[in-house]
Amino acid sequence: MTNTTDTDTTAAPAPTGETVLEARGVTMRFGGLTAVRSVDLQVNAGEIVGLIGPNGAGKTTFFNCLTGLYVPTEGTVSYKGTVLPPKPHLVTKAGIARTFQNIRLFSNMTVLENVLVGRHTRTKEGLWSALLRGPGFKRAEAASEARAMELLTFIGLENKAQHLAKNLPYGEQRKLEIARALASDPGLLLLDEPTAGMNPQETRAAEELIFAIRDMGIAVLVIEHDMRFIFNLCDRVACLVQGEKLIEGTASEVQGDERVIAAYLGEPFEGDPGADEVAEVEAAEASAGAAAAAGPTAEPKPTPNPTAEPAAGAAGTTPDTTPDTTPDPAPAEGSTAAESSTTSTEGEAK
Ligand SMILES: Nc1ncnc2c1ncn2[C@@H]1O[C@H](COP(=O)(O)OP(=O)(O)OP(=O)(O)O)[C@@H](O)[C@H]1O
Repeated sequence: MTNTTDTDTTAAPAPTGETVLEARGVTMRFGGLTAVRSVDLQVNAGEIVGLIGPNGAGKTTFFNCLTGLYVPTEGTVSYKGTVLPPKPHLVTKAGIARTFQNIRLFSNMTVLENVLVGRHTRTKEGLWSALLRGPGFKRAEAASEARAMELLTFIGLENKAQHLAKNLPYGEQRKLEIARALASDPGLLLLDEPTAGMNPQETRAAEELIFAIRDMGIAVLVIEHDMRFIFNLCDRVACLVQGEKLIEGTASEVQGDERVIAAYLGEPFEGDPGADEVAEVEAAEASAGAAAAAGPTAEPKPTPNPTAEPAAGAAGTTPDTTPDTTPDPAPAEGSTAAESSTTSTEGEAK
């Protein structure tokens, strides 16, 4: 981690306690699926708020509603008291910046150029000014570049300003995404799984960086699966389950809540709509287990068929009759370094 705390980043801190983000009754339906159901969430100036929940809980969909990538089916999103139109560029202009779950850098542009892209909502010069390259444009360009270098110093990449983004190690690409988001001078930063794919050292550095961002007056809303990271970092944590906000509270309140533990461990809790089905499956598993314990003949194991036809495309090869007991490697959370260098910079919302 570099000098994240001693650089003046010029963002004007909002008065502490001021409501920066207010989401009210945000609902997002995709056909018959309600991905987010009537979620209220508030983020105040000076806060780091965490959004947790199992896979498919609706966290990213909620972020997409906040940032105008999705038009919520119901509900409103306000920034500092003003309801936002669901248009990404207007949301950014208002003061909300975000990063994505999968890295979306312009991989063939330099580190500095990537940050400059993030400045475009804060520059007034138009197309003609850019084409004519008059003194006004040159002044604005120099100011943007100075600001971008300031941000690169803040995240510790000032010495790599001229490197191609794709050549950065994974952890630095993630930091660069954050610098690009900061380039729009936001009052609220939304981070979608910022530590996905990071090693423990990179995760610690990311934690420090987020504290430093908060200290310079930017509120943060962060989605993360790494519970230790979330509970260390956040002033408040909200947990989504099946699109609904299950609980919101301090780290210790949420950490100890049996419904949150149940949601993560897949255990039913009182009032859980799926509890009956889970109980039935457990009973069926228990009786199958008892039958298996009764003896090896209780339930014949399927034997591989050595005369099985080879699969299409495998003509001439000997059919593999050994059952494959090797588990598939667990999919990495988020993109890997290798993926990230080829990740598209635009496209799907997730
Ligand atoms: N564009 C879409 N069209 C249809 N269904 C969608 C779309 N985007 C998300 N969903 C569905 O909405 C639900 C919530 O997905 P979402 O990605 O928001 O969950 P998540 O909590 O961010 O999950 P993860 O932790 O795995 O990223 C899922 O069932 C998902 O399949």
